[in-house]
Amino acid sequence: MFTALSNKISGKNLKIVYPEGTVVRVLGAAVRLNADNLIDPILIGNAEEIQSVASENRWDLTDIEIIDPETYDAFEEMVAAFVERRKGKNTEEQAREMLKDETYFGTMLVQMDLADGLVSGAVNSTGDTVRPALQIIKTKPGVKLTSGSFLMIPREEDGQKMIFSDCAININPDAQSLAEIAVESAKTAKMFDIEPRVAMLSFSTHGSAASEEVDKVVEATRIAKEIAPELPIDGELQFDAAYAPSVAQQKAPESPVAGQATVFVFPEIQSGNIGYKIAQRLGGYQAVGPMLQGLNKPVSDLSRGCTEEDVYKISIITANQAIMED
Ligand SMILES: CC(C)(COP(=O)(O)OP(=O)(O)OC[C@H]1O[C@@H](n2cnc3c(N)ncnc32)[C@H](O)[C@@H]1OP(=O)(O)O)[C@@H](O)C(=O)NCCC(=O)NCCS
Ligand SMILES: CC(=O)OP(=O)(O)O
Repeated sequence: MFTALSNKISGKNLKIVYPEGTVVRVLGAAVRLNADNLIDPILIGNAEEIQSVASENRWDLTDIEIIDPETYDAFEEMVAAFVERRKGKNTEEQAREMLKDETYFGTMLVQMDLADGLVSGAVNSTGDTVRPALQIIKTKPGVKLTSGSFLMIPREEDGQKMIFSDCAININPDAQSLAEIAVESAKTAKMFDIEPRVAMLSFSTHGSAASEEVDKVVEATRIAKEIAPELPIDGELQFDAAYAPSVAQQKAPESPVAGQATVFVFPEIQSGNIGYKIAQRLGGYQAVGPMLQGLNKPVSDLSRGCTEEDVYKISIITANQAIMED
């Protein structure tokens, strides 16, 4: 999978911004991606500090661009573009202050087409990583909200890869938002050649329990079917009914999705975030993400628990998003 994605971006000199230029895991991944001719990294931060981390690790940064917001020649142009984009929500003075922050600065490089995408979140929280993208890059036409999905890769080479959503952004989405998350997650699955079969998760399967929480998932399933009638989608389903064919046979025998789901949509962020971390830490799945869905330009978050390999992989995905047609 990653060989195919790497081939698509190889030699294309796509520029990915790393606002966390001094973080060893990030710098290591950027150096490898550059050496592998996959990405032209732009590291944000103080050049001496970045260089010092590189030297400690014996990494050569000769071919890698470093930009320090404090000494950036076109800073005032960026301030003007930011104020224009924020349409009265931030003053020039506020913009000057905000753009000293590496994430705001890096996000503006993407917005101004000076870079193709951004990867951050190895030390910054998700809120601080995604807020600039939500404010500046914003959602694509026809998409109301951004959500965060994970590509879940099993240990076995030929095991089924899956998408888990929303594990990162929307704290308690209503039925309409949940339906949109489901439809966007199905699009994300296709990027990895995963045939989307979408399970709308709950603690109930097809009416086995009654509550407001279940009603929300049932309504979201109805709306998602309306938005994307061609998409195999079913809910409400418990995780075992969605995942295990034997349980599906018992709990939802007529379902086109149960027992063979590939896209798992959690009812709210608590279950989504906890769920992906359990699969990662207990189940041994590699969790790549969160990839932000529905944005005008690609920005990817990371978990603060990420490895260098996670940064490497999400960077390849982010660069692919930059050249993907809608
Ligand atoms: C994403 C998050 C940070 C946004 O919260 P916030 O900064 O308080 O957001 P605000 O409501 O002030 O909105 C800021 C901007 O983002 C936009 N926005 C907020 N949520 C959005 C969403 N889901 N999709 C698209 N845009 C969104 C708002 O419209 C607003 O735009 P504007 O400034 O142009 O008007 C917040 O929802 C959050 O903390 N989510 C959970 C993150 C997390 O901790 N995840 C767990 C670890 S992965
Ligand atoms: C995605 C996620 O959970 O991020 P973090 O672990 O940094 O909170």
